[in-house]
Amino acid sequence: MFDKTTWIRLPRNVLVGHGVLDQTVEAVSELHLQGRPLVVTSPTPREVAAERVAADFEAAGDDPAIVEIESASFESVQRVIEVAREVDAGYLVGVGGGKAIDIAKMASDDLGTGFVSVPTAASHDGIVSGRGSVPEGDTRHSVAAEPPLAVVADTEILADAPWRLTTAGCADIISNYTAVKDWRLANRLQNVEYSHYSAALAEMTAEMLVGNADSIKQGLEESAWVVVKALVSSGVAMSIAGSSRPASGAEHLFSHQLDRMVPDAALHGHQVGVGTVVAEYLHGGDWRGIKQALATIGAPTTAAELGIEDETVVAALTAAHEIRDRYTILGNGMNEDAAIEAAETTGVI
Ligand SMILES: NC(=O)C1=CN([C@@H]2O[C@H](COP(=O)(O)OP(=O)(O)OC[C@H]3O[C@@H](n4cnc5c(N)ncnc54)[C@H](OP(=O)(O)O)[C@@H]3O)[C@@H](O)[C@H]2O)C=CC1
Ligand SMILES: O=C(CO)COP(=O)(O)O
Ligand SMILES: [Zn+2]
Repeated sequence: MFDKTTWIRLPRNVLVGHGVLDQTVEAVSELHLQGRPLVVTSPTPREVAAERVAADFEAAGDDPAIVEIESASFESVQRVIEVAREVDAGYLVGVGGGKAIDIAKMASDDLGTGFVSVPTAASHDGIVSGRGSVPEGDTRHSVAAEPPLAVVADTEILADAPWRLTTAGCADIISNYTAVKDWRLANRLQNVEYSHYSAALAEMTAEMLVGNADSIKQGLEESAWVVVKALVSSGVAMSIAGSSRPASGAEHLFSHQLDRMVPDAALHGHQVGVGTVVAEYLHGGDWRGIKQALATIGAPTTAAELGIEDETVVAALTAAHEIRDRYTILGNGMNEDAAIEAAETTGVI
């Protein structure tokens, strides 16, 4: 008997463009949500966008509440849950970078309410995905969570955000190349479930970004548009897969290991980009092309540019396979000599 089931959860409304922040209330009203909105934000995004969003809800008679978090932690998730209960929130609106959005995502998952994602930085594909990532103990990788009901990505705001956040988003997309190679390898060697549709979408997204690398430039709103659309596609690929496989392979294991060893040393996407250069080399692929694309965009390609010691990068490469049960080109791990050889050959150290 055929007994396969696929349940793909996707956002219903995705708005990307100049000034769409002003359409947040309209995008939400189409979702027929009940109750008060609770806007979840962090200090800078509050000034940049969240106060405006709250004022628009107020003007529409929706009686919004607002909560500001400082750190990406389970304490923050807990605080948002408590505030949501106190104010009897019907749904959450995450306004900010990955931190505010992930806290809103994880809290709404626990509360059983929906949430809306309003990114102020195009820094990684978590801003649209059904994956939540909040550090807990030694765990750094994402876990399944409900995706946003709607995404409102205002390119005017995203283009104005620090450029390094956008280059991190670009590198997170470019990492789909090696993530998909690892996924295919795991499918062949370990019979890991694989989706051709999801893999094709993730690869195409990376290819389009690399193909447009020359035109992705600081200060150009169109660049923010290209990057955020790619982040949406990457999020959709993960939703189709029902896992982060199409967007996370060995390069992400390396980045998560760096997060364990030197927390907050560099942005997620930047670490992942450097990991992609090494992983592509291990796959025997065009690592020079990937390195060139990252450099063209202005993303780091070396340990020094990440601001991380060479020895730490080598140690992270040798321990990355221990991050989670995910088969990749790292297999049962690299030894130190192999890690040094790969990092030196690719010019990462
Ligand atoms: N769900 C997933 O799949 C993934 C989730 N993550 C998570 O996302 C988080 C990292 O996301 P990231 O976006 O890099 O980090 P943050 O949300 O911390 O944002 C980075 C910095 O940019 C500031 N900022 C945000 N928007 C603007 C803006 N428009 N103008 C000026 N400054 C701005 C923030 O200010 P302020 O400090 O005031 O907030 C912060 O200082 C981590 O918690 C990580 O675990 C990472 C990868 C994947
Ligand atoms: O960052 C992600 C995809 O870009 C999520 O991947 P992880 O599941 O490895 O955290
Ligand atoms: Zn990522």
